[in-house]
Amino acid sequence: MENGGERFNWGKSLPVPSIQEIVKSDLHSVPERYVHENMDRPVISENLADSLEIPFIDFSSLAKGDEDEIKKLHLACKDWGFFQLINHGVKEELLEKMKAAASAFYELPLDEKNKYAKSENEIQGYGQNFVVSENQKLDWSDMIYLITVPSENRKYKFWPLTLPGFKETLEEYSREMQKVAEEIQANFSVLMGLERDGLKRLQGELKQGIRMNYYPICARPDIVLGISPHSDGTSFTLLLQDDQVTGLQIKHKDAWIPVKPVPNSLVVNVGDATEIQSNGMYKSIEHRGVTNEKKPRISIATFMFPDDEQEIGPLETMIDDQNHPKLYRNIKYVDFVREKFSRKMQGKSHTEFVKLYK
Ligand SMILES: O=C(O)CCC(=O)C(=O)O
Ligand SMILES: [Fe+2]
Repeated sequence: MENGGERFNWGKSLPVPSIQEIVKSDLHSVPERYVHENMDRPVISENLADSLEIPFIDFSSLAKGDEDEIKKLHLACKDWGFFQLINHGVKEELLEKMKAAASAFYELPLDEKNKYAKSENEIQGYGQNFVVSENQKLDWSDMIYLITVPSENRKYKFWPLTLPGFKETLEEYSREMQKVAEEIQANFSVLMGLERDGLKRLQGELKQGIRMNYYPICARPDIVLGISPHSDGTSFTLLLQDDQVTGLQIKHKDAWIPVKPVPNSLVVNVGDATEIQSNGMYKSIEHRGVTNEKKPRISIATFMFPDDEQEIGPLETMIDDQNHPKLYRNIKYVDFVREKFSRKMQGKSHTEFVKLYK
């Protein structure tokens, strides 16, 4: 393989201070680097925002092959790009343990967390990604990102192994997410005109990375962003969020819609790779995170993606020259991800270069 033969050599990001520490030392400070320009501030459009909810999809029905549920999944991916996955079979106890493990990590003193700090040339570890210039506005969050599947590519130096139970919990959670993801991948295959194992045969086992986000409280939630608008460069993402605090918003018909937490559910969103493979039938939807003055928030995103060496492009089954011409060019997945990591997060701008028509 190119670039030193190392997998997940996806890019770099400049070091930034921990916003959790900044807030700890001064609850009221909002440093200039975090204050977004007027047009980017998180004003919520009043009209739709409070009345709409993303669709619910019942995983157990999907797993039984229920045709109505598969149709619902199709509509959810087409019209929303986001859904709440319920009855996924992952035990509540494990979800709670995973959230507690992430929370325990962030409770460690900074010196301890810094033992797992990412270097500038890495995307794994504790810190931030997508920071490409000293002038860029920063997001009001800290994160730790770990590649979890395939297990031989794990870099344990970034895992807080001294934290009791962390490794076991993350490993169990990773296995459970992989099972859920396989079923979703099988359903996506069918919806894109393949056999249930079509995508798996085409691109092998899905790979997985887990990102634990920490959003401290903020004295001015109206002028900062927890995470800037972006779409995920994944096949799809499974998000576990805090039951108590709403922070995620998605762009739906030009309005920002808050995704209210549903206990024990996973928020699933279509990523860029699925948008490309489905030739635009499903869209990776822009989303962002907002902060609040009262409670910190933790979210755990499980990213599912193809292998670095996999070529992704619109599936043959999704192209027909008359009605559905090919909208995206084929690209090796690693080249797509490197483009994403070379930019700041800015909506879907990182996907422009694969579009055949602009
Ligand atoms: O915290 C959230 O709700 C969203 C996180 C997210 O979009 C991401 O990590 O890609
Ligand atoms: Fe995201």
